[in-house]
Amino acid sequence: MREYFSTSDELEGKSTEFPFISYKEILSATNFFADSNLLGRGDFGKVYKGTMEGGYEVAVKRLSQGSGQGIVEFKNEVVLIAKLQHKNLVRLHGCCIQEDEKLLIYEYLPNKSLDAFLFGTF
Ligand SMILES: Nc1ncnc2c1ncn2[C@@H]1O[C@H](COP(=O)(O)OP(=O)(O)OP(=O)(O)O)[C@@H](O)[C@H]1O
Repeated sequence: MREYFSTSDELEGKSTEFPFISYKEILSATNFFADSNLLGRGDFGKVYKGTMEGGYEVAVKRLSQGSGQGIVEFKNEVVLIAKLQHKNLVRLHGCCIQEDEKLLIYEYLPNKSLDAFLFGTF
């Protein structure tokens, strides 16, 4: 059975739930964080492309282990992202915490730059 990470917004009285996705599912989706699946790197750490069971594609953000960010900070970040969910923003599918590993699982966006959308070069 799936567990959910629940957040609530006291101002708007809304609550949002994100599934905890198992580490095993992430390993299988990203082919054990294969270099060939690396999409890029941001402040948070490396981002990998993954294919979940059922075939949907995701972008997995893997928090750098040396970042010093702890579990409390990570959870706060998930709560903040939950509050920012909007139809025009990339969707967060869930998160995963396994010992030192902290992962955020987003919907995969095909690799087109914002310029391409803004200036119609796609
Ligand atoms: N949802 C996604 N779908 C496809 N590729 C993604 C997705 N999210 C991130 N990426 C890829 O991973 C790279 C790093 O993303 P990330 O959001 O971590 O850093 P960033 O865009 O540089 O911003 P920052 O680190 O300042 O938050 C991006 O440049 C992009 O190539």
